[in-house]
Amino acid sequence: MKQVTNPIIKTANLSIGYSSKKGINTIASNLNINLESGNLVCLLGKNGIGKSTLLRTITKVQPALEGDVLIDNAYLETFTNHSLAKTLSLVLTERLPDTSLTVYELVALGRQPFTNWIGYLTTNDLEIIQASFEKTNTQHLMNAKCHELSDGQLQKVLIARALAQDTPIIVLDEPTAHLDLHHTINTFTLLKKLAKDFNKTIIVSTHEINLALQIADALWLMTPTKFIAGTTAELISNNDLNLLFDSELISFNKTLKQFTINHS
Ligand SMILES: Nc1ncnc2c1ncn2[C@@H]1O[C@H](COP(=O)(O)OP(=O)(O)OP(=O)(O)O)[C@@H](O)[C@H]1O
Repeated sequence: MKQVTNPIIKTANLSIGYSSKKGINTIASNLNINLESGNLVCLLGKNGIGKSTLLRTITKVQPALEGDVLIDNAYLETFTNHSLAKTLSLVLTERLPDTSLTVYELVALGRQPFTNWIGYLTTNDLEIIQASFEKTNTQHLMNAKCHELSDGQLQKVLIARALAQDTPIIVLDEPTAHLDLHHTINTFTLLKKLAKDFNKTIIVSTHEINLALQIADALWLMTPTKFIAGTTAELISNNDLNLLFDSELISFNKTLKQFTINHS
């Protein structure tokens, strides 16, 4: 991976995991990440390897066990909730609690870090909200109630809310988990466009490996033994992708640049 001189996200000797009365459960340690802004990063790894734990740690949803996270050269712990909300937005896949909010109201909530205490929306706020609907192609859903949306529609609307929040960094945890192939590709294409055209730094965890290999500017691979960051070409040439699964069922095919089933 080429040298990153001014990373927007940096981790130094970061350990992630859980600490409870029973003890400390370290999920991954010694993570030294340097991420350049304007990149679409896909975070890959098998079920339970620690992708969500990493995303939650670098977004201050849960504390690090050890080490540091820096965003734009500032230590994560120095961010208030308010300043963090202006810096990064988080898109999670969980269904929303039952709410009678309309889609418009939900997306408008993305402006909360910028509005005054009564939530007054300025003309600028309204324009950003409108643009967020347009970029995600969700204008037709504006007046629907959130609980009426399909999983795929909700996912797009949550991305619209993140856009309304207008942060330089957007972090998404498995945003296409419930989407069909068309909507999955549509979502990744949108994320790629946001990174490229608007210089957003986008980190997305996904099990859509073959798609990630084609579209990501950088890949973060979580394997049982190590964390590897690089471009698709670098990871292919270093034979890193076969570390993802210790399975006899599938392997990475260098010619096709895809994982394929091993036929016996
Ligand atoms: N709140 C928690 N307390 C303790 N351990 C947890 C907690 N949440 C997750 N874990 C454990 O941390 C490990 C990593 O989980 P995590 O959800 O980060 O994996 P993941 O890579 O996102 O998995 P998946 O692809 O299945 O979503 C798992 O062993 C899981 O059991």
